[in-house]
Amino acid sequence: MTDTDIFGKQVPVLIRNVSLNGKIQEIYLDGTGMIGAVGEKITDHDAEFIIDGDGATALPGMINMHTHSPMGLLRGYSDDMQLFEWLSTKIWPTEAHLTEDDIYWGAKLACLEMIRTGTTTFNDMYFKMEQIARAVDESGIRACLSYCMIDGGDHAKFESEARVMESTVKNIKNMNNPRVMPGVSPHAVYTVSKEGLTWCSEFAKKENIPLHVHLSETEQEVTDCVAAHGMRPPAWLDHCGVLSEQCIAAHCCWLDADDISLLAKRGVTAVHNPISNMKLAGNRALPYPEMKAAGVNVALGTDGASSNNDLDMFSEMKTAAILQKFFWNDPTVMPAADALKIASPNGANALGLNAGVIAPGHLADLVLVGRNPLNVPAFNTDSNAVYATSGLAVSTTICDGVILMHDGIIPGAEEIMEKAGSVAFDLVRRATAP
Ligand SMILES: C[C@H]1O[C@@H](n2cnc3c(N)ncnc32)[C@H](O)[C@@H]1O
Ligand SMILES: [Zn+2]
Repeated sequence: MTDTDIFGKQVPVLIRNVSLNGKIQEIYLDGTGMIGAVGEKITDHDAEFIIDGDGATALPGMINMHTHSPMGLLRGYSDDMQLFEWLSTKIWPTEAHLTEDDIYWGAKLACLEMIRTGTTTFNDMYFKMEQIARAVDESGIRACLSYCMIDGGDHAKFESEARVMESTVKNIKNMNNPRVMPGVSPHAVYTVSKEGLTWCSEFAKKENIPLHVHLSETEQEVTDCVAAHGMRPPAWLDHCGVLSEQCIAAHCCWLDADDISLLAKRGVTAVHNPISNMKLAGNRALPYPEMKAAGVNVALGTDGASSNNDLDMFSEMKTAAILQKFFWNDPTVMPAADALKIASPNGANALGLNAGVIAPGHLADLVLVGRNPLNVPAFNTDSNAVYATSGLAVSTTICDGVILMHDGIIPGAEEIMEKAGSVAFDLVRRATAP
């Protein structure tokens, strides 16, 4: 039975008897949201709680670098379609009916799912971000939240979208919660005008915050961009000033050698979304071997839960590693250590967070994978974490030094599932009413 006092507080905690980097160690959280010490025996501490890990594996919390958190409301609503048809006939018409309450409960469900499956930070692109910010604030996890601009080439729409972008960033900054960070997001080259892309890049620079965009997800996107602008999508984004170290580009499937060198030169972070790409059959995998060789920072994301259909970064790591091997016909591509790197520290780098590493002086964002049949034997805990673990094997999730889940228990989980399930049915009923 878990002591309910353990949840929701930033107090000193000692975690004993966990496997970290292949050794049984102790981890001390200093009560200010940071890791205070790591070692075989920590004696100098003021712990208010002591957690016995019972041999659990400790890992940095997963960082989901591309998602649309409220889309869990549409999990299983529409599957097995072509990307553009899926967006234009199913997803966008339903999203047009989303209320603030829907977005809030969708984001609450996503935060719950992420805490349950070991994610402590996510990079989100959606609408009505203040509602998502409220859910993130209450849930205790960390997020970078970007309003998604879609202007469809219409100047008046661009103007109104730019005003929403400005107020969203202002409102999120005004929350003064270091766990809730604002970003800027033009949806993609096929949905945002040149003026929209240029404005977003200038605004992100002025505010000094990340810019989150979809890039080269399908072959159609590339051929249409070349037909419209005489340039492939990365060159077109660069022409509009979008590519920089602040830029986080999701998908990056259809890239050629010039595209890769351009992304490397500009310091862009590319996000691999293997499950969504395979489910929507984009027919290309992010060119990880070439991108790694070129020095591109590659991170990992699930995409929304209506094209995945979950937010489990452990299954995403496994899929990334096995897709890369299969697609490039080379089992040495993306070893387990690389999968762990793209799933946490590389995302932390892109967001400018001192996270992704369990060491003193880093943010206390970490998870424990409890002892279970999948981590026996422990020849190689990295290998087990990537190739033999599901997010549901995570037993404890800690973000900012606060325990959000312990022994699989998350206070308030039942109410969130109940409410999110009912708003989802109500949304689809409204959206499909004659
Ligand atoms: C933020 C916006 O992005 C849309 N969206 C969700 N999944 C994808 C995808 N794979 N590619 C492009 N857009 C997507 C959402 O449905 C929302 O409209
Ligand atoms: Zn996406």
